[in-house]
Amino acid sequence: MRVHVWSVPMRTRFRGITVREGVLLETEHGFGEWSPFLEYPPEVAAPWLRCAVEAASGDWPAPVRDRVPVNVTVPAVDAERAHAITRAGGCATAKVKVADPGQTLADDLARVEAVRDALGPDGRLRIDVNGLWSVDEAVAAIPLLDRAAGGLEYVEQPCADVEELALVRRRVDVPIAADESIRRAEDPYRVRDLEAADVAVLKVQPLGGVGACLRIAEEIGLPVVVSSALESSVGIAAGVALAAALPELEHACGLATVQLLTDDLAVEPMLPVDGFLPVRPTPPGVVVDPEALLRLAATPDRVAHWQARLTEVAALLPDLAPVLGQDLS
Ligand SMILES: O=C(O)CCC(=O)c1ccccc1C(=O)O
Ligand SMILES: [Mg+2]
Repeated sequence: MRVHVWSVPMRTRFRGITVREGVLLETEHGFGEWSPFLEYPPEVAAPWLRCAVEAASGDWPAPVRDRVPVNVTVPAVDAERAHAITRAGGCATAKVKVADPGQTLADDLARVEAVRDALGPDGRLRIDVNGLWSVDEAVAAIPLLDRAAGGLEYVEQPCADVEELALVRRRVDVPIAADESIRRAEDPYRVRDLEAADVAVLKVQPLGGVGACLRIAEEIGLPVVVSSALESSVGIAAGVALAAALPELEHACGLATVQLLTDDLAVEPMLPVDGFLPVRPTPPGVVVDPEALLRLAATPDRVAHWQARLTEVAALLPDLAPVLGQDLS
């Protein structure tokens, strides 16, 4: 097992992040990305490590499709930039961030209108609130945004709690997707039991990997959207592997986020072509560029930080010791 620590500046601040950092694990079978957000404690970062080890071990289910439809992700930028990002994305589906602190509903309405204009009438438009509304705010804002959008495909995580999602879902006509409400292994079943969502957003790192997500998808009984956690192409490939293995895929996935980074680790970055990401055969899957590993190598203090973090989190997952080994440097 080899460990490479990397650091890539973001093009646009996203989720308050300006630099994305992480680790590539390398085995004789391939690479896996471990990039839990910096503030996550060890218990939260542990399933992310399972996902990386699964990828580096080449343990992915067989694909049933050779390409995956994706949405362009539109950050909470002004209407003019949102229009340009949507056009440049070349996707039939757009996901627009709304409810950004410091902006108004009028800003969101203008952005959503501009994105519809750029998509054309046949495109699908979804919004992501990242849990920032109260139930009453959601119930008031969703019909207005639905009208400005010329119809919304769904609203992702309008409120923070799963109970609130269930309440909003009963008071609006637009479908609801659960994202942050599905982060730990037990969460999907709560969403299902409360009938809190129409769509489940699954992210492979927080949920412990492709195999774990495939089982959740089977059991939850909802259409699934596979989404990224702002990974490099190596991590995105794990999301694509899940999306490629799902028996049904009704909605575009949120995996077109490599363009939010200024650089990438792969020889051929996982960028959409005509709104689709290709499913790369495994092995070799995504080919890591040795020059990129050098170019994006983290500074010694960040390498030390990630090595210490990896050692701490690996200690929580003793069953992975045969793969991770003793020397995590
Ligand atoms: O779904 C997408 O289009 C991109 C992924 C994305 O939005 C995201 C990426 C990192 C952290 C949170 C989120 C989110 O969906 O809120
Ligand atoms: Mg989301």
